Amino acid sequence: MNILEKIVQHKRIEVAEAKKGISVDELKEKSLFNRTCYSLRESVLDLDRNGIIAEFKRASPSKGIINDRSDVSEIAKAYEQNHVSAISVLTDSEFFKGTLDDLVAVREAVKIPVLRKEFIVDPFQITEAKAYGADIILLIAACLSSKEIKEFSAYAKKIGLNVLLEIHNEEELKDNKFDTIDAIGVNNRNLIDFSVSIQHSLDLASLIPVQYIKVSESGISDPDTIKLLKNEGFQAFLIGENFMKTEDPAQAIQDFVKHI
Ligand SMILES: O=P(O)(O)OC[C@@H](O)[C@@H](O)c1c[nH]c2ccccc12
Repeated sequence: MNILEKIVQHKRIEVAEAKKGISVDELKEKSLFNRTCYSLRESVLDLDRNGIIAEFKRASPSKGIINDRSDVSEIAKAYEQNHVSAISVLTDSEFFKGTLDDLVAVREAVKIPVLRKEFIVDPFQITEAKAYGADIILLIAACLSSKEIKEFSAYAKKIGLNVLLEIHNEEELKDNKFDTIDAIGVNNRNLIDFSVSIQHSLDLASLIPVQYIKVSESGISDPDTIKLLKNEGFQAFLIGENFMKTEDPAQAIQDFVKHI
């Protein structure tokens, strides 16, 4: 079994457990569920913002612990002060050491779109995302059928969330061009062997229809890469490790944005 299959298998068990603890109706009664979400598109197109989707990431299956010292609210505020377009929060605990509490903390700390970075395999997690403060959900094409992507994205839109679809290749793009998707992200990291290449983004850029916000994800560590990706039409850039692995992520984002 590859790592992605392991994560998804574990996720299905976790979701079954979570469902025993709370019902969809109870999730919908939570105060954060009843809220108008910030628009990812508006934030990315806002000229006062820089297109970065900055991620709070404690650990990953490829790197192990990245940062277990930083305070989630402080980092979120530092990201916002440095004009990022959105903040991504890992909520997977088993492989990334994140929690839904992290998501709530970020929601309470900032007034920009927040992405629940999660392996979504069940609509329950979409209701949960809204109930715990997210504005955006991630759907990973490698984990879902085209039918699921269509249905899950329609449900997310229905409850007012923005949808980011993550793809790795042309096939996944071709099969999933739904109008319930707001943004398409090309993951430069292969989720099976963890190899990273910006070339994935460069190769797929021109194939992504203009109706979608174009996002390049993972392995971005050099401001010059942002310039290159912008030239190819990318509007948003998902960056985690480059900030989180430093002694002072708040300082790291400040230094980075000076050069883009
Ligand atoms: O830390 P990086 O290399 O800057 O990458 C951030 C983000 O793109 C990455 O965490 C990610 C992209 N897609 C995912 C799906 C699940 C978990 C994590 C991810």
